[in-house]
Amino acid sequence: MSFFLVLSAVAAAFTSFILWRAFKIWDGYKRLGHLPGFYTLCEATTAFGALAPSGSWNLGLSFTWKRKEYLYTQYQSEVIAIFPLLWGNANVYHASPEVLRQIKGINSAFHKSEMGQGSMKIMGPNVVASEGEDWKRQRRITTPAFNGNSYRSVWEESSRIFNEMIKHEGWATEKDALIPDICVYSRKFALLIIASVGFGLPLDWSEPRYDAQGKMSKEEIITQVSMNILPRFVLPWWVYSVFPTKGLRAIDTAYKTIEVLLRNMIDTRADEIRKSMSLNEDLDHQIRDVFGRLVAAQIREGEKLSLNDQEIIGNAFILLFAGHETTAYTLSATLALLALNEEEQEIAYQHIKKTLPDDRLPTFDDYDSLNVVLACFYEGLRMYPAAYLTIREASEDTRLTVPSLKRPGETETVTIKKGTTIMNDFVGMSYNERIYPNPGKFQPSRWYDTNVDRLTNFGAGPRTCLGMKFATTEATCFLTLLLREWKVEVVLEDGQTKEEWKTKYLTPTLLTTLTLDEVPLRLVKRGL
Ligand code: HEM
Repeated sequence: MSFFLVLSAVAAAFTSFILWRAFKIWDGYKRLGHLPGFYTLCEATTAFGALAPSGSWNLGLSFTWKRKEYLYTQYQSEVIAIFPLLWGNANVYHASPEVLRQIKGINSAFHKSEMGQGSMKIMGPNVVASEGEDWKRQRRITTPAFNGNSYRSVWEESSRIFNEMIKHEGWATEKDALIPDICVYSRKFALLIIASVGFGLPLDWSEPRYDAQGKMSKEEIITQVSMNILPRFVLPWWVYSVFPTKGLRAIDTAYKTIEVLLRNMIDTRADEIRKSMSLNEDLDHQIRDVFGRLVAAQIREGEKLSLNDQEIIGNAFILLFAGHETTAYTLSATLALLALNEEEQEIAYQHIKKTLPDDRLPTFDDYDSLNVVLACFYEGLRMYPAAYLTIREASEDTRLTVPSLKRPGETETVTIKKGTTIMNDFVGMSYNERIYPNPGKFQPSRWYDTNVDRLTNFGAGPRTCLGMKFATTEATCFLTLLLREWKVEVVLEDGQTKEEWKTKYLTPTLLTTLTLDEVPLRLVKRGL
């Protein structure tokens, strides 16, 4: 009897699932059947689709990278639809900067989709994940923290931390240095900058990741937090006690510790700011870090107009995350591409020598003149778009004007129904041959005219990346200091070609951001 009951329950559940999926497929086809595209089993950005191993049955998050040469051209369309049979909704993917600008423009009928934002909110509401009036308030408060003075601090800190790195790693006295994985250094560099300029928390390059008692350093806590956003978001709280593996314990400890750390920082900074206010000191001059400015705004304007504690924590988390991984992986990719393309590296080196004659040290005032170095970073970002996907949802039926691939020079109109999710595929845009002829070629000269309006990898419209100049300042400083002293080379194994090296080390994994796993490089001192 009980067996019969169980069997009936399983049959009922199975039938409901089939009916539910049949409805989803019908609904997807009704909304998007007019677009070219394909069927698959799971939608890539669902938790299941993202975390399950990829293969013929599951696209996996990295599919836009793996299919970048043909995902859109095979359909002769820059807008396609993907219809999942077993899991997830039918969505639109596009590879067109023109479409991106329509979607992200002022008064656009697209808003950030809940689906893309969940993992960004794990520590509290923030400017990246909020919408409408909430977003306007958070953007108004965070924007002034990104100004000329903070970029000057970014440059000065980048220069200081770069020198600390060279000294601590013992490279200053070496003719050449073998670096097993440049990402380890670029991540640490970017993290120390954001900790210092973003939080007024100067961390020491030489501090070990764990102390003698096995306690994590602040750097390790931040690294664990930002590298484990997806598992933290997806795994239920009880997993950490039921399966206390070393990895899961590290994630749990890091998240709990950072929350306490940030709360203590809010209290300490609030006390300092109140004291300064009572002494009538000039706060704007005194507080130079982003975090301090958020706390000061709360005290001056009150929580209603400003941010509450949880929002300060949410924004602090997002700055730590957005402010370091993206820049770090782009820097690693740029260095690897410069190592692979020696002529381009030589052009950048000659440009640095010309801009900084007599081996003068660069300062922030040289930033605009170092446009060739910046162009290398932009091209690295184009080829390895750290923010590889952003997700929007249509609030109403909307018509998009799409450049036609079938009839070059003409446009087509595509209707997107209310409630449809659209994926802004930055890999697709970066490798769009119509925009970037020969897209697989590293060609920094595409950006010499510094017409950054063409560069969509920092987003578009009112929600363009708030940290763009922050990132380009630290990157330009780092690259200038490195390339003027060192030639960067790839480390080839016996018989390995550069192309094989590229395939082995420069094939990224697409998770919360586009990441590189291990990039071995050699630095060879110039002028010896
Ligand atoms: C190479 C480095 C970076 C890349 C490629 C990048 C890319 C992006 C992109 C594409 C967006 C738009 C997201 C969307 O429309 O949904 C964005 C937003 C944002 N980024 Fe960045 N970013 C970088 C560095 C930084 C840094 C260094 C910071 C802070 C220090 C930062 C802070 C932010 C913030 C706060 C937003 C949200 C803006 C808003 O919604 O109003 N980013 N970023």
